Parts: sequence; structure tokens; C-alpha cells
Amino acid sequence: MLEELKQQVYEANMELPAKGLITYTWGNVSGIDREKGLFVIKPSGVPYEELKPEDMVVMNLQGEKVEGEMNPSSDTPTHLELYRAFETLGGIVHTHSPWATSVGHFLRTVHTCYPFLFSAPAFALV
Ligand SMILES: O=C(CO)[C@@H](O)[C@@H](O)COP(=O)(O)O
Repeated sequence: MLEELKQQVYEANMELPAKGLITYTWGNVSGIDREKGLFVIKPSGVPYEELKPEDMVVMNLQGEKVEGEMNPSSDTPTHLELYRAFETLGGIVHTHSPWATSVGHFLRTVHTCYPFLFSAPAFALV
């Protein structure tokens, strides 16, 4: 199910290592199909170089896994709350951008959806 969205979310996740925005398996991207009330997110702990579109996990807005062999990203609860809170949201990107983290630590608050995360990896809403 949601094969096209899985492909889009897979490709978006692969941009994170390609652009130097994450370390190890960290970071994650998800996308939502509002009509179906389902979102697709990267599986947890899988090295990016091993990821495949069919590995993407399908979740419902009650936080239940609908399809997928692996566990969803450990950040899935945050993605879920954001999709619930912001109904116009179509996708979420969570990175460990060195620049955003540095700015958050040393220069000024990075305005994110969660103020307390200003010094942590930034959640960007797309
Ligand atoms: O913020 C962090 C780690 O600090 C998360 O992005 C990271 O653990 C998530 O990894 P997974 O998406 O569960 O592979």
C-alpha cells in the first residue's frame, strides 16, 4: 500500500546522508496521505545504505503500525503528534544538521516546533 508515497519518503530520507545532514542511522523523514489517514516513515536503526523503498513503515494516526516488517523510527511519536497538531502538514524532516545544532547551541535559539528542542536536532516542517 501507498507505494508512491513510500518511494517519495525513501528518496527524501536518502537526501539526508547525501547532503551531510545526519550521522549513523539518525534523522528521519515521513510523509502523510491525509485522505487515508496514514503516514509513511523510515524504519528505525537501519543504515541508510541498506534502506529500500519497501522498508518504509506505514502508520495510522492512532500510532499503530499498519504495514512494515521493521519497527518505525524511534521519533515516530513526535512525527505523529506533529501530524495531529498541524493538519496542513504534508511531511516532516528531522535532521542532525551540524549548522542548525551549532546555531542552536551557541548563537541563538533555532525556532522549531518545540522550543525546548532549540539545542537539539531541529525538526523542520515541510
Ligand atoms: O534524534 C535522534 C537521535 O538523537 C533520532 O533521530 C534517532 O535516534 C532516530 O533514529 P531512527 O530513526 O530510530 O533510526
